[in-house]
Amino acid sequence: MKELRVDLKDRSYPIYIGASLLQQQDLLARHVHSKQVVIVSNETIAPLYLSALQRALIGYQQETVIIPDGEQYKTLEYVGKIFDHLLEKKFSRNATLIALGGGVIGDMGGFAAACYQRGIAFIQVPTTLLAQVDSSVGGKTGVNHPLGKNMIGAFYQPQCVIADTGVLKTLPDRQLSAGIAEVIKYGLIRDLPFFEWLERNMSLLLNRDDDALAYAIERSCQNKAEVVAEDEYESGVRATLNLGHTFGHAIETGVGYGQYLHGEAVAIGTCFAADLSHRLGWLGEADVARISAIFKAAALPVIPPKAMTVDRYIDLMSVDKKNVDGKIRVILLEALGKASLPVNVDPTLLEQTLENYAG
Ligand SMILES: NC(=O)c1ccc[n+]([C@@H]2O[C@H](COP(=O)([O-])OP(=O)(O)OC[C@H]3O[C@@H](n4cnc5c(N)ncnc54)[C@H](O)[C@@H]3O)[C@@H](O)[C@H]2O)c1
Ligand SMILES: O=C(O)C(=O)C[C@@H](O)[C@H](O)[C@H](O)COP(=O)(O)O
Ligand SMILES: [Zn+2]
Repeated sequence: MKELRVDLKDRSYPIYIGASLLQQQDLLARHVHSKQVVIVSNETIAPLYLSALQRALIGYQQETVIIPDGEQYKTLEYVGKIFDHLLEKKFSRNATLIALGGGVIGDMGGFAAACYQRGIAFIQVPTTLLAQVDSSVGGKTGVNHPLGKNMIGAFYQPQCVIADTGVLKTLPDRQLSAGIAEVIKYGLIRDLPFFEWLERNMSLLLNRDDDALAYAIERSCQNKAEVVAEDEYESGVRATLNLGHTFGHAIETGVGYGQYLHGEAVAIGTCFAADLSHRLGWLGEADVARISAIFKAAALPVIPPKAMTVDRYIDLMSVDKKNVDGKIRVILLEALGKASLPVNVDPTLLEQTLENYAG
């Protein structure tokens, strides 16, 4: 097992990465400081992994809340069902919430933990590649709103992250690729050697080579942990983790949550950002081609949905959380391996990029 650390002084926490961690009672016992434990999961993951987690929690007063499966259920209404259950069972403020699932469950569970009685402890047990390399680390929690992605939420750090790589064996290929989109992001924004490693080893990742997957997960988590430690509340460099997301979130919201997987929307959004970076003279044509090529190699889409018009992009990008005074700001690439901080985009260039891609 590999142990990394998110260094937030007295709120620092470990990221455990390895196989068969779900069954390790001692790991959980280190971080569950209550008799009451509620496990939040969904209808797909619970039949696969809930019993293993429950066996590791023998002796605790255990409750479970099972959410329907899908991005479209990442809503206040379904977080409310977690509150309903906790109150019906009279769970105290010292209870522990365990999020067993992908990013949807992790974001919802973390947000529920942030709000219930003004905050209870929670543990991330990420079960998708995307959640293991990104969403379980860093404390962004929340839900979607019909008018915008992740528009309701809180920064709320977990007690620990338990990334059991064994659970990835049941992850569908499309979901594996979606997680690779966020892995590629780290290479593009701050770790060029990692990007080049990914270019050389993509087939190993897609074939789920254990060593390649473990390395990609560890290096991704290390990248994210460093950024979060430097800028937990996204006043600066943490915004670079949002590369491709201004466009990507607009797509997810615009076509309907769940139509595109988050990682797929991020892949498309990153190609938008690359095009805009080229228009600014920051990226060369060869750089833009390399970015598109690696996403294609990861079996990710690079062509946006035809349904999205330029006006629709602008409308949806105008509520993005990086914006200031209503002005759209996006993360671009100054070079491969070096992201900019949020850039106030020249509306003409933005429209050119959108027209170049939009349906
Ligand atoms: N908080 C953050 O920092 C952060 C970072 C990135 C993404 N996100 C959010 O994460 C969400 C996307 O997360 P995701 O890509 O994990 O999607 P997801 O949570 O929807 O899970 C993907 C699918 O895989 C299934 N699944 C999960 N684990 C499985 C397993 N081990 N075996 C078989 N099936 C499994 C799920 O039931 C679901 O159908 C988005 O809402 C995005 O906004 C948050
Ligand atoms: O942790 C971050 O910061 C990120 O931006 C990680 C992203 O991959 C993730 O999708 C995040 O939820 C997007 O942040 P948001 O603030 O735009 O919702
Ligand atoms: Zn993301």
